[in-house]
Amino acid sequence: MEDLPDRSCAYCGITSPDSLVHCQTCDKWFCNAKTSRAGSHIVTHMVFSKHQSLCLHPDSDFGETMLECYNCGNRNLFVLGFVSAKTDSVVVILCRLPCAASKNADWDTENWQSLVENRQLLPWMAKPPSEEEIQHARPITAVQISKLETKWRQDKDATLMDLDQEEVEEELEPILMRYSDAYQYQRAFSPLVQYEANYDKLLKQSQSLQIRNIEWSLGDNGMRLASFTLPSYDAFAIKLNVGDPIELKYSGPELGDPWQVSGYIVRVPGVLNNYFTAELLASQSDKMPVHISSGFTADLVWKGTSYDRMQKAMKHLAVNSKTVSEHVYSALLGIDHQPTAFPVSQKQNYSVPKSTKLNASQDNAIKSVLSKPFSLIQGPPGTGKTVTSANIVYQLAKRQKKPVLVCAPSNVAVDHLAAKLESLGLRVVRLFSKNREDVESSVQHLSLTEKVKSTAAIKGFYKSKDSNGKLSAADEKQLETLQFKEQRRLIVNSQVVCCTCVGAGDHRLDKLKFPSVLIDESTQASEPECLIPIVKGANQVVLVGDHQQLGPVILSRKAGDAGLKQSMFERLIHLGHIPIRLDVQYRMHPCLSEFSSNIFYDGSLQNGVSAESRIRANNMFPWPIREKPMMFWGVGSSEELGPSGTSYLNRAEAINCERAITRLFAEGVEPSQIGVITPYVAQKEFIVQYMGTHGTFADKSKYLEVEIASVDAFQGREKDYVILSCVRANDNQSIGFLTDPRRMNVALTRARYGMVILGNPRTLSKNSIWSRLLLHYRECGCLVEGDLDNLRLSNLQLQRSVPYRAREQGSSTPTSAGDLFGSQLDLNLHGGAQSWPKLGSELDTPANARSMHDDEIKNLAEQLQGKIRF
Ligand SMILES: Nc1ncnc2c1ncn2[C@@H]1O[C@H](COP(=O)(O)OP(=O)(O)OP(=O)(O)O)[C@@H](O)[C@H]1O
Repeated sequence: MEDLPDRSCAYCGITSPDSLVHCQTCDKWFCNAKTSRAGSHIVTHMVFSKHQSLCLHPDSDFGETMLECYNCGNRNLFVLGFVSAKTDSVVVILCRLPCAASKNADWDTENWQSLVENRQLLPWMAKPPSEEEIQHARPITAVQISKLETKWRQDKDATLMDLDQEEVEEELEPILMRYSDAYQYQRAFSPLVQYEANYDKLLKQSQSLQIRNIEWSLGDNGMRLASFTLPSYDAFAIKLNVGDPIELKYSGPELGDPWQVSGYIVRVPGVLNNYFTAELLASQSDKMPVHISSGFTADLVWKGTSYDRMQKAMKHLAVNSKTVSEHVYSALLGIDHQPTAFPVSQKQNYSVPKSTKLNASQDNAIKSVLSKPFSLIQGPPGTGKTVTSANIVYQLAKRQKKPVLVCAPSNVAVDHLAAKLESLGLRVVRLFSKNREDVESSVQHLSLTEKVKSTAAIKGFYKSKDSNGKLSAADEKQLETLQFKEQRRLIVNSQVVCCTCVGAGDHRLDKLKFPSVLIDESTQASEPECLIPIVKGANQVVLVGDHQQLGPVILSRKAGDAGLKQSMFERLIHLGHIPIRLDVQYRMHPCLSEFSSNIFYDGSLQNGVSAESRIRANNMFPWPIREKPMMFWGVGSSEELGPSGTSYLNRAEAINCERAITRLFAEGVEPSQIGVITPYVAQKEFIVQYMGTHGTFADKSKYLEVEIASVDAFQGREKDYVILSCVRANDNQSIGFLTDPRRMNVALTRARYGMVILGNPRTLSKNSIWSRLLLHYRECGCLVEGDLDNLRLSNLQLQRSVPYRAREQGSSTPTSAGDLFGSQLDLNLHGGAQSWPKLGSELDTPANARSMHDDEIKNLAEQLQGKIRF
């Protein structure tokens, strides 16, 4: 079965020269057969392996030809397209940016067309094999392909035969809503956590990322730092966070032997730079290839700590139900129990002196929380969740001797809350994980490690370490004991301990009890993650969040669908818990909050800011209605695949984005006040490149300072002006990530002063909630099209679709990593064909794919033969 000629598709064995192309990176051949909706074999391979350059078969119509940009030589298949000559009947291959984006006297660059269409190479480049050829080809499933690609990373000669055919697909039981005891709870969640851990491991270990432009330096602590960009890193397919371990490798010609070193990420790309920085586990004296700056790869290293801690928390609750109070236990599991009430004073206002004066809903929330063992607070965007949480913690801390445990799933949220708590005058300790200790943080001074270092008992040891280089073995031991003692003392004497949910499982908190726990942004944590701080002795739990905004990020669709994507907050709401809702928003111009309020919050969201206070004095931006700083700027463009082959971009939207930003700059708006939200990483990159090359504002550096990020990255944040580039524009009405109403809710509620939505109304209107949005903008007189200086109302026919009902749909839409930045391969290696690599959250159907008949292809190939300039 494996006895195939060298030049045959490494997946299916097809040998026809017209259909085969050669991957220049791995020296394998692939055909252009599209047997699944994920893409043709060659495109699937390029996407999976992140390989980029291709050569046509020597016996094909065009002969052995490297696909590259005629102008600059760029060989990334996903940025290549062709344009025709203006006068002659020849075509040329050019890259999308910069070569095809500049006007050219000879070439019709305005009609550039990508070489990949519908995730298949254009048929005149490599012919799709005939039905008959496909039938006779070696059968290979999507799961086998994904396993084979993973195997090739370790063994480039692996074949289908090497895959374990016996492996049985694991079934996952969906979670329950109620549990009779914590054992049953553990039995439901534990396999899901395990599955997610395995999936994450496989995903990380299958990634070897090409590094570009490595820069070497030394950190303040004498450790080697390497800063680099990862051009093939699909930024949001796999999360690479601060603290994550990596292996840096080099096996190029400039060193005799392959070289590698371990390290961990200490900085990730920010608004102004594209660099990752890794601290390497090598000191100044170690020999490093600092004279080499290219040819390195970074392997991601999987870390199972967070999963281990979730498992441990579930086990802890199962074997020791008394670790939490009876009320908390019953509330968690959905067991009926007598409600209990803690005594609270009837005082009217809980505002802390000299801090924000609380509104009635915030004040009621605090009163209610203090009297109950288990509370949920739902805070729609900008309603003061953080302010309210801080005030709750303040009241709890004043009432009890033991510190309050304050957690959130993300470090950013924990830092934010820790700073707020400190500003209220509380004694706060911030517990960072070991890998984050060296990472810059706004609350570094609250760090447990920093505080311990500055205690009188410890200081001397560090001084001596600094002057002598190291401590004696006996001193090291003594320091360790003293550090432990000081840590305990500081924690016990604090009023608040702040850490991430996973951080609450840190050994430094072992054996300590925290009767009160508040979890901010709890709707972004998975249920087992939330459990970690709760099992540390809780008798009073407060979950703060909003289940109408984005939920936890679960990598495996299968584990997510079995229930892991549902937060504890959401399950408890399904069980009948009524959340206390904060109902006054202080962020948006009232016209910007209206749609979200009506669709997601039963129209209950009130405005704590007036329209006047959200209109800038010299408001000259061409809003269709002057008093309403919002518009849906319809663009009848189409989407394209981005450079990684896994993400989309939309050139026309990028152009309009630049125009809107330039206009805001001209009005004196600063870059830091503007945010561009786009679900696709390819669009982000394209906008950055486009503004850099084509931006018309005199000071081009300003464009670089505008933050462009995914919806997910903007959750919990705000900007004065937001431009949302929807990107998806196709005839199939696939809108990918945009189908998630919660993601839409987040995207629409970030702007304070003005919002511009760039999208294709025709594509978007086929989705019920987007259709509602379009109708809303039309009813407000803000659905427009045309030039920014000459906008006109769009008269596109919009369908009145089935009304969207937030409570029915909002919580059930998938929120997997596959939706993040909408660009990802959902590499569900155990998931069967439906979860095969896909773009966004929807797949194009074959019925919609444009197909060409064989003779048409032949004609076209013949016509083009000899007329293409490679
Ligand atoms: N009672 C209040 N009076 C006046 N301003 C308030 C009040 N409560 C909150 N704010 C202001 O509203 C803004 C949003 O508050 P906060 O960041 O706590 O909201 P949030 O609910 O956490 O937002 P998000 O949904 O984005 O997470 C802040 O500028 C805050 O100072």
